[in-house]
Parts: sequence; C-alpha cells; structure tokens
Amino acid sequence: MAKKIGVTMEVGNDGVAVITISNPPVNSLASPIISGLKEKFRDANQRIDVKAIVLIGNNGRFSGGFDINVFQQVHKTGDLSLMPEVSVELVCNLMEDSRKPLVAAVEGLALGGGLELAMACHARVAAPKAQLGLPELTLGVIPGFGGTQRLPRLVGLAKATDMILLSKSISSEEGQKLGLIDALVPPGDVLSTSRKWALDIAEGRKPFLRSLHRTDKIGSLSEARAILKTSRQLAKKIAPNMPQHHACIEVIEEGIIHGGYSGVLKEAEVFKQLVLSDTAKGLVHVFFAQRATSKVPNVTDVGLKPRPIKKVAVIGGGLMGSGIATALLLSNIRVVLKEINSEYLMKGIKSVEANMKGLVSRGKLTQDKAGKALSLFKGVLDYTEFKDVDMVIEAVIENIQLKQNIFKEIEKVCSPHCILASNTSTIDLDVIGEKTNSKDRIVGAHFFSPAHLMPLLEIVRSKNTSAQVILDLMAVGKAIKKVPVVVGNCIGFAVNRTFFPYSQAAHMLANLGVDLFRIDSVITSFGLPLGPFQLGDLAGHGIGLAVGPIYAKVYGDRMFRSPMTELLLKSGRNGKINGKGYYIYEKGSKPKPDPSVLSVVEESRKLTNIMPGGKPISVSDKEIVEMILFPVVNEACRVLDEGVVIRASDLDIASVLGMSFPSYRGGIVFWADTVGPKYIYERLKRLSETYGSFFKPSRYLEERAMNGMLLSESKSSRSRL
Ligand SMILES: CCCCCCCCC[C@H](O)CC(=O)SCCNC(=O)CCNC(=O)[C@H](O)C(C)(C)COP(=O)(O)OP(=O)(O)OC[C@H]1O[C@@H](n2cnc3c(N)ncnc32)[C@H](O)[C@@H]1OP(=O)(O)O
Ligand SMILES: NC(=O)c1ccc[n+]([C@@H]2O[C@H](COP(=O)([O-])OP(=O)(O)OC[C@H]3O[C@@H](n4cnc5c(N)ncnc54)[C@H](O)[C@@H]3O)[C@@H](O)[C@H]2O)c1
Repeated sequence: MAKKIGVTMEVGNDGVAVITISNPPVNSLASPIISGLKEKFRDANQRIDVKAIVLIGNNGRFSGGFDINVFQQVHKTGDLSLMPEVSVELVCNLMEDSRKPLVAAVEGLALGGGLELAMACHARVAAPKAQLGLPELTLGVIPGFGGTQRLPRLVGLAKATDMILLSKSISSEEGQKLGLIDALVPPGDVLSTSRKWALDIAEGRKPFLRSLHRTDKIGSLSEARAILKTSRQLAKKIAPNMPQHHACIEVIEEGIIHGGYSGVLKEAEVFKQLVLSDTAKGLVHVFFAQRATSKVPNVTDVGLKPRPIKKVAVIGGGLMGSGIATALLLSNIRVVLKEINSEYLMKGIKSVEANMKGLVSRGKLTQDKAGKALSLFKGVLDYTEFKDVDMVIEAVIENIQLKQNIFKEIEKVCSPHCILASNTSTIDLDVIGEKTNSKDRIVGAHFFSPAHLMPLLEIVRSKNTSAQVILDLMAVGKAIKKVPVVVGNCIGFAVNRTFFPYSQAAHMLANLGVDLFRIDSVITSFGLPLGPFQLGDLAGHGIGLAVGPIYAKVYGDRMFRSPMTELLLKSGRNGKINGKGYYIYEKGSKPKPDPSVLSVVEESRKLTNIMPGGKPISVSDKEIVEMILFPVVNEACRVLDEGVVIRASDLDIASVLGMSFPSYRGGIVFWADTVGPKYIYERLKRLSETYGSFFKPSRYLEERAMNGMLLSESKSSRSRL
C-alpha cells in the first residue's frame, strides 16, 4: 500500500485549526511536508474563522525530524539547493511570529527538526513517555530549525548544551520539569488539551510566549561563558576529530551575545557548511547502513514471524557466557547458566552479578532493575532445565571436539524447535554441528567482548541454517539492544576476518623498526579508540597465540609471522589480564607505555631480520595509517568478493560496532571508497613489491581499481547468503 504523505488542516467549530503531519513511519520532514506546512500555516493565519492552531503528528508520533534522505541526496549530488531555505521563513516568520497562537500536541517522539517545530510553537502539550531530543550532531550537522537558540532559552544553557552535544534525548516527564513541556496529559487528552490551551492563549487566559524572545533561563553573560567553556572542554574530549560540536557551541554563543535571531541566521550558515562535510557524509551513511542490516533477503521478506524467546540456556560462564547471560537478563529473558562444576558455576554467577553492579555504579541501571534481572537467573550443572528452553547459546572454550559433543547432547535434551547457537569465534559451524541431525537450527551467535556492552551481534548462517532461526535470532538480538548483522560462515566471520591483518601489519611495522607506541598513537589519532598493541593487551596475548594457527591454516599466504607475541608471553606479559603487556596496567590509572618491553621488540627484530640494511625504516604518520589499514581494506575486499556479507554497508556497520572503527569515517568500506580504490591498490602493490605478499592486492580490489568502480558497488547476487 502506498504511504500517505502530506499535511492536512481541519478547522473545528471552536475555531482551532489542527494541522497534521503525515509521513509514516516517523513523520519525517520531507520536502512535501515542509511545503505543506508553509501552505497550511499561511492559510490558517489568513482565515478569519481560525482563532488558534494546533500542530500534531499522525499515528501517535509528532515527528522524527528533517528527512535524512535529503542529506544523502545532497551528499550524492553535492547540490545544496535540495535543502529547503526554511529555517527563518517557516519556523520564525510563519510559526513563532504568527499572530495566532500555536500549540504543539506532542505524542511518541519529537526529535531534531520535530522538536524544533514544537519549540517554535507558543506552548507544548505532551503525552507521557514521549522522546524529546536534538540528535543532529550524530549526523554530523547541527540543529537547523532554530534548535541551537530555542532549547537553551527553554531549558537553560547547561542542560541544552548537554542534550545537544551528547545527542541525549529526554522523556516528556523530564521535559515538563525543565520547562520544555507545558502540560503532561494522558495520551487520549493530548489533542483536546492542546486545542483548549491554544484558545486560552488566543483569549488571553494563558501567556503568549515566543521561545526565541525569552531570556529568563540564560543567566548572565559571565555565567553563560563559563558554561560554554565547560562545553568546549567536553567537545574536545568526546569528539576530537569532528567539526560539528565546536561549530554548534559557536552558534549557541552567537545567540547569547547578539540575540536569538542573530543566532538563527548563523545557525543556517554553519548548517550549510557542515552538511557537506566528510563527517556528515560518513555519519549519514552509518545511519542508513545500520537500518539496512535488518533487511535480509529470503529471511525478512518472506512473511515469517519471529517466535517468542522467553528462556535461554547459556553453556559456559566464562568471560563471554557471563556477558551474554547479563545482556539477556537485562531484557527480561530468563537464563539458565550451565557450567562444568560448582566452583566455575559460582565464578560465572559472580561475574554476572559484577556486570550488573558495574552498570548500577555507572548509573546505567537502577538497583531495582538489577534485582529484577537477577531474579530471572539460575545456575545449573546438568541439562534438566534445558527441556523447555527456546534457545541455547554455547560459550565454552574454543575446542572443536568439546563443542561437537555438547551439540550432540543438547540436540537430545532440548525440544525440537529449540535454537542451537554457538558463540565460537573461529570454528566452522558445519563442523560444530557435524554430529547432529539438527543442522537447520544451528547458528552462530557471535558476540563481542564485553558481551553485555558491545553493540554488535554477528549472526552466522551456515548453508543449512533455516530462515526462521535467523529471524528468531535477529529478534533476540534487537530485544537485547544489539545490532544484529547476518554474515556467512568462514574463519573469523566478517569482523575478525577483516581485521586480522590489523595487528599483523602493526607487528610488521614494529619489526621494520617503527616505534610501537608511535604506531598506537597514530592509529588513535586516526580515530580508533585503541591502537593495535594496546588492543592486543586488552584481549590478552594468549588468545592471539591460540588463534594464529587457525588463521594461518586458511589464510596462510597472506600472513605475517611475527615471534613478538610468543616472546612477550615468555617474558611474563599477557596484557591487561596480568597487569603487564606493551603497557603497564595499574588500578585507577591510565595504561602507561612500558619502555622495558623494547628489549622484547629488539629480540623479535633480530629474529625476523626484515629491516632493510638492518636499519629502521622511516615512515610518515600517513604511511603508518596506510600500512596498517590498507591490508584491512584488502581483506574486506575478499569478504565482499566471497559474499560473506549481504551488502558492503553491513561490513561498515560491523566494523564500526565490532571494532570501533570511527563512525564519522562511515565504516571500513565507505572510508576506503573515499580514499579511492585505485590509490589503495597502487599503494598496496608498491608495498608488496618492497615487503612481500602480505600486502598483495586482492583480485576484487584490482578489478575495482582497474574499472574505476567503488568497492561498495554491488556486482549483484554475489552474496553467499
Ligand atoms: C540550508 C539551511 C537550511 C536548513 C534546512 C534543513 C534543516 C534541518 C534541521 C534539522 O535540525 C535537522 C534534522 O532534523 S536531522 C534529523 C534528526 N532526527 C534524527 O536524527 C532521528 C533519526 N531517527 C531515529 O532516531 C529513529 O528512527 C526513531 C525516530 C527514534 C525511530 O526509531 P525506530 O526504532 O522506531 O525506527 P527506525 O527503524 O529507526 O526507523 C524506521 C524507519 O524510519 C526511517 N527514519 C527514521 N527517522 C528518519 C528521518 N529523520 N528521516 C528519514 N527517515 C527516517 C528509518 O530510516 C527507517 O526506515 P526503513 O526504510 O529502514 O524502515
Ligand atoms: N574472549 C573473547 O573475546 C571472545 C569473543 C567472541 C567469542 N569468543 C568465543 O566464546 C567462547 C568462550 O570464550 P571465553 O573467552 O568466554 O572463554 P572462557 O575460558 O572465559 O570461558 C569458557 C567457560 O566454559 C566453561 N566450560 C568448559 N566446558 C564446559 C562444559 N562442558 N559445560 C559447561 N561449561 C563449560 C569453562 O569452565 C569456562 O568457564 C569461545 O568459543 C570463544 O572463541 C570469545
């Protein structure tokens, strides 16, 4: 059925014109909506039978803001004229400065441009639990309908900068306390109360308040400057590589010093510059890429419905099992945790409790909710409880035989509809399920550590996994607030496979004589939160040593073999776990580079003997980034070529959420496309001539470079999914 898009106006016998935005599913402010709003506001202002106006969104949602598709069109075409010149005309002239009072009837959500329209009204009546916020900075822009000026005037400067810089939304309840919402009423009363409120303003019973003209919440100039100074420090900390945070503070400051109207004009000017920035391009891409992951051909488009998953068994209460159990419990799913003996079971239970405690102490969870979640939790040592579970997630140590035996056992004790998932990070799912007759319900549920915090869930589909099982796991993933990405079955799946050259390239550079702490610092300046050596410390070097041979078996022709990890472990350094790796870890202080590790590096350099003429190579920071990340792009090309992901943007999301690749660079493939496949190919070719096959460009990269194609351009139906 076609979507009904438009703006309607109905004038009641009471003289109130109700203007309704309709653009499902979130009433985004697309071009026809904006022109419709202008027309209806003009009309309402001219009609003599209209005394007052109410603005509302259809279907219980006020508006999710400006239509983000327009940003994407501007990015594709570079044509700024696609953006409406409306900020002043619609929001200031037609709405706020209208002679007839205007009330926003807010239900569900008012985000971005949606909240900005509501703030340009003369009062706001809201239903409980409506979501209110200005999340524009997450898209690389700033609010563009006057939000930078009106929010500080309604809620105070400190709260407004906090909400805008952190893109934090608030509930209508909090909005009422802050003065953003004038009345909070039951959902059924929002429209009738808004009508009455609008008439009360028209007839002088309630004040006619224009947000932009208010000064009562701003405070003195010196107070405002102190708040903005703190905001600048916050921006530097949370977004050192992004322009929109600092730009937004400048715009807010303009309004404080020269008045709201001047601020609105500066806002429009800065908005135009930011919308074309690389940051906005990357972040808008990530917005749509994330939503695209929930569209899986032959799974989400064939009329299947997800089955309810109410009780899950987790096998293995170690690092991953306890994190997975925590994530499930937090979403009210009953969990039984099975371990091998009571000592390990107690450890697993304590880890889950510690995870909850950590969330409570950081203010992310209330004590009450933690208690409720833990009441759904039970530790067990046998399979008795497994008979009525809807899903099992196996998270025991990475051992093929052990996993095969467990799957054979659970096939017998669980019901025939139960989903049998493994959190393996390297073992082929077909091998895990080899001894069972249930291959259609075996699936990979690959969480990232710490599993209760990391947002990515790779759903690994073997050639036998049924569409229903994939759909069920996608629904569970969403229920526990993860972003599920469906990927194909191969060693390392999408994320670990794409990033296995990351630490190897770093080892090669260190063996070529580059300072390892410089490598980490260059990579963090690029935008990854941890450089490859610190990341190795965090994961523990034992893991690196254990998975190395598994990767070597399959991808051996493009591996760099470095003795450094083994030497490191021999010298008693296993990373953060034992307080010592490349860095020193002390409670309560940041990791410190450990100069004494350089003797280990020296020993490794002697053994590999790859420094040309025995002398350290000299490289620029740009070359370090290229030597570390271009091999990752090269592997991403193979992942795309083999159809391990459905679409290139899935790998972007997986890299952002699983590896913390900077979202403002749009993800690994998007970034590579902005750098240029031809440039990457030529650089890798030259590097492979100097340093060997580790850098050899893949066939996919070569083809794309030769044909002038982007890496993300689909070659139709290559996906193995
Ligand atoms: C030249 C100077 C003049 C300036 C003129 C322009 C000024 C613009 C000013 C304005 O300040 C800018 C903005 O408003 S930017 C947008 C701000 N809003 C947001 O960032 C909200 C984004 N959306 C969400 O956070 C969520 O979608 C939601 C609204 C909380 C709903 O979440 P839910 O889980 O229910 O659904 P989703 O799966 O996320 O979304 C459902 C589908 O809706 C699409 N969608 C959501 N929001 C928008 C949007 N703002 N524009 C376009 N499309 C949107 C989403 O893509 C999903 O689509 P599918 O096709 O995947 O179903
Ligand atoms: N550590 C990571 O970062 C990470 C990330 C993603 C996936 N994984 C995968 O998750 C799985 C678990 O890894 P981990 O790091 O949590 O390991 P871990 O060693 O911390 O925990 C494994 C747990 O399994 C238990 N166990 C062993 N045999 C069992 C059995 N028969 N029944 C019940 N419990 C049993 C052990 O007692 C131990 O507590 C592995 O397959 C690993 O590859 C690990």
